Amino acid sequence: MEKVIKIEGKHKLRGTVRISGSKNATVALIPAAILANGPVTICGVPNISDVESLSVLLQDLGVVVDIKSSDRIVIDTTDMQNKPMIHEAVSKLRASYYFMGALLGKYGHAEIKMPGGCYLGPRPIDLHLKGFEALGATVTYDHGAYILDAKELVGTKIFLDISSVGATINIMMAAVHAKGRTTIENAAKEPEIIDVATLLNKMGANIRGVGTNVITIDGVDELSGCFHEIIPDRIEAATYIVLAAAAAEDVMIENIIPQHLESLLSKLHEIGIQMEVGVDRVHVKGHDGNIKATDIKTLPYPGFATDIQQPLTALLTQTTGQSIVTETIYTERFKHCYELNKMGANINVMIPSSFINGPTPLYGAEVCATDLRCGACLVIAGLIADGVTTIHDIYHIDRGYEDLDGKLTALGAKIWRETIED
Ligand SMILES: CC(=O)N[C@H]1[C@@H](OP(=O)(O)OP(=O)(O)OC[C@H]2O[C@@H](n3ccc(=O)[nH]c3=O)[C@H](O)[C@@H]2O)O[C@H](CO)[C@@H](O)[C@@H]1O
Ligand SMILES: C=C(OP(=O)(O)O)C(=O)O
Repeated sequence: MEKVIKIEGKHKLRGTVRISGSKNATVALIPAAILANGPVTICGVPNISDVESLSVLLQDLGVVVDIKSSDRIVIDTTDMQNKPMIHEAVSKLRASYYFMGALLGKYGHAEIKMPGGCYLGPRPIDLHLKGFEALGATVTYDHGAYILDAKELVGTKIFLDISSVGATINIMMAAVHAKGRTTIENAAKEPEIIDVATLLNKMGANIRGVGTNVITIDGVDELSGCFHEIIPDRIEAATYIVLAAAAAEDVMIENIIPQHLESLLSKLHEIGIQMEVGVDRVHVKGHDGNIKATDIKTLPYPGFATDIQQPLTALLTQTTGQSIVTETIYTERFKHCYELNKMGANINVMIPSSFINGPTPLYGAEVCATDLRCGACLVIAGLIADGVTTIHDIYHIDRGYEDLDGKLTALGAKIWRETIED
């Protein structure tokens, strides 16, 4: 038996949608919280399956996760034990790798099997491991698990060959208790990194320079509990903005930080989407039927986010002319294009680019959410397609979109889940 999402397309969307807390921040903030010796309250936690998997992992370590309300949790490490992390939940998400930095930083020892997450082509973690080694840890790989050990972590200068989000956060967490100063050069600048450093600093860490490409961490002895509110999810926001541009007459997207979305908003203006950008909201007013193709190149923040190119591709099937999307982060991240072609799109993929020829009418078809943002792309395509679209492998979508069906239904979409025979 399999659960699928079904969407009947061509219903015009209207209304207001509220964006949840950022998945990519949350999945780092939760492991970061175990570095504290007192209770950490995190507010704005999205109800997504990645958070459920992390809660399972925390409980496996003896950490108490107290759910105070729908979006507020308290993480208490009083009875925590540093056990090997071999639970099957580790491979359900990418971010389980943050327990490497957090456990190494807290105990000088971590044992954890390979993380999972979306397959976007190879996703090595060599830069994380090199960073831990530079701080004085030994890294061994045995029976499918990484074992990290350090008698003492000592601050040092670490240059990242690639400005990796995960490596920047993981090294930051490992270094919070290291002796002396750690400097991360060519650090990633994504807003989620700033959010994690903000939490760690509230806990008592001494991290400066986040948001630039040089981060310094001066080691401290003790971290304590605190309260933290997660930033809004810029990728969920981007998904609803693109979706509104493609399928709406009038939609307000609330609880966003527009500055996190500048590369997308400027592209949408270029395409011909009518929008008004407020302090914490974007009002999308649709388009006059005359939207133009554009070219996109994904880049580290503040460049165009790789996570947004997939949802945007659904809209680009409706623009006039050829759009070229070039991936510089995950050069194989194009599986959504083959699924869109099953719905009537005309896209050629020549890695590292997709060539989208539009406009093409889309029609309902059986498609597969091969990864999280491919799923988001297919939802948008389903909303503008003629007929009913059936999306398989929706567990990917549930990793990162809180109450997708509820939010879309409130906007007037016809979307529902069905259990079908395998
Ligand atoms: C949980 C989370 O936050 N996930 C995001 C995070 O993933 P993640 O943190 O895994 O992505 P990275 O920023 O690390 O990856 C960027 C690039 O660096 C390469 N690389 C990375 C680490 C490493 O040790 N060696 C190496 O070669 C990757 O293969 C990729 O080509 O950033 C990606 C890029 O913005 C997003 O698509 C993901 O949604
Ligand atoms: C690729 C993504 O997530 P993860 O890194 O968790 O697989 C994503 O959020 O688009």
